[in-house]
Amino acid sequence: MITVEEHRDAVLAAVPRLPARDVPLADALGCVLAEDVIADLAVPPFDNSAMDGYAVRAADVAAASRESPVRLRVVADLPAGSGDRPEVHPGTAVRIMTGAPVPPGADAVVPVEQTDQRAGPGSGSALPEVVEIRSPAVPGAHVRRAGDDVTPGAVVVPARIELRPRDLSTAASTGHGTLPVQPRVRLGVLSTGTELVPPGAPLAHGQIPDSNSVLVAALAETLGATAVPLETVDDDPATLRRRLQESLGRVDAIVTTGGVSAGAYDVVKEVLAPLGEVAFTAVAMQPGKPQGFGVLDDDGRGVPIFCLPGNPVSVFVSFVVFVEPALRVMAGRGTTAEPQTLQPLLVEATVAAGWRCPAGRRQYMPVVLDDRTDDDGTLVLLARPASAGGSGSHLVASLAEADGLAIVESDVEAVAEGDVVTVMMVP
Ligand SMILES: Nc1nc2c(c(=O)[nH]1)N[C@H]1C(S)=C(S)[C@@H](COP(=O)(O)OP(=O)(O)OC[C@H]3O[C@@H](n4cnc5c(N)ncnc54)[C@H](O)[C@@H]3O)O[C@H]1N2
Ligand code: MOO
Repeated sequence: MITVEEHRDAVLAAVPRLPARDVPLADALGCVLAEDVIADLAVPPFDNSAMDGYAVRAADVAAASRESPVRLRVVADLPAGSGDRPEVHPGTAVRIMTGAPVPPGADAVVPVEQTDQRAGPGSGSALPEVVEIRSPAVPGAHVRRAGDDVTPGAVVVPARIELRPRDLSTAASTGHGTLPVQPRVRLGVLSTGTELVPPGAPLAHGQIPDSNSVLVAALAETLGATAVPLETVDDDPATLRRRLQESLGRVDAIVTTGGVSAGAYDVVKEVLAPLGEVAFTAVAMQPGKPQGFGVLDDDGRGVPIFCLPGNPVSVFVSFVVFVEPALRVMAGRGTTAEPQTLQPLLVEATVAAGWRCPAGRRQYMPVVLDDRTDDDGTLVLLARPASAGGSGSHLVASLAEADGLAIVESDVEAVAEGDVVTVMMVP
């Protein structure tokens, strides 16, 4: 048997970072940005009005008040989006809407509420011949200047961050329709097993619902990858071989579940072991002992394949321990050169109800975390097994209860109430 670290290191050394490419903004959310975003446009791109009202020459209305309003001739109407440039001469005004370009000659905007005109659509929509200005304006009043926020050439989003909704808005407003990113990893999801039927379908004797496909696809999506369902295959080598060949071109990595241990029908091992690209190993962990990993060749492109054991809790543990960091590397989110970028969140917890541990294998025990406040005010995190059945790798239904996986080293035979354990927080 090899250790978890040995297997994980071998996996991480073999998985490639996907090449960066340009994607539309709508597809870039959550992706790692490959290069700085540089503003092509100023924000705002032109001087424009901050208010619905009248563009004026400030000097014309410097003395305006409710008692002695200034009357200006209205020479044009400027809704937002208008490309017109009507000149505002002394004694005139242009009706203007929020966001419309300030016309030449004007240097201030008077909000409609400070005029004799009615605010709002409907009766207020007809363009008046004359507007009465009832309060003064200083130069620049209610004018948003070009470049107030950003000028062209500025770095507006730095490379390497995971793109958030507001980064995409920044990119759009500075002139970008696409961004160079590490693309989402397309993860092929393939369950094997003649006993499997789709979730919700009626079961004949000996059949079980295929929960692994749902689990792996949802984990992939949760971690920012795109799940590509490759459908469930029976324990038939020819079908599996064909399915893998058909699928290789449309995925960046593959997770299979089942068929990797010592059974007479362990189809994944039967098909992939002889090719030599995928190694099948026993890893000193529970659950998740039998593991297959390799890199398949797709016309010179390496497609990592993770062959996880079929037991559902084994799938979950194997995914978070091996597949998740590999996906992080492939998507540019982490690198082995900066190990902290691949570390899960670990917390310490006090055991509230003990359990037994397998000899010679590191245990990953699904646990529920509760908290207790001691008399002195200290907050204590408490861990107890998520399933009354303990750590069996078939105890899939209680996984929903778990907050984390308690990690117990291979030389520990039992964990007792009051012991302190490290818990890996899980998605
Ligand atoms: N003689 C030995 N038998 C087993 C060994 C061993 O070392 N020697 N290892 C055991 C361990 S540990 C594990 S883990 C499993 C792994 O087995 P496989 O990867 O070959 O998986 P299967 O036999 O196909 O399935 C195991 C189990 O999981 C259920 N399963 C499979 N796929 C799904 C799915 N998509 N959704 C829900 N449940 C699934 C399947 O019905 C089995 O009950 O081997 C042990 N045996
Ligand atoms: O290693 Mo298996 O995953 O114990 O059940």
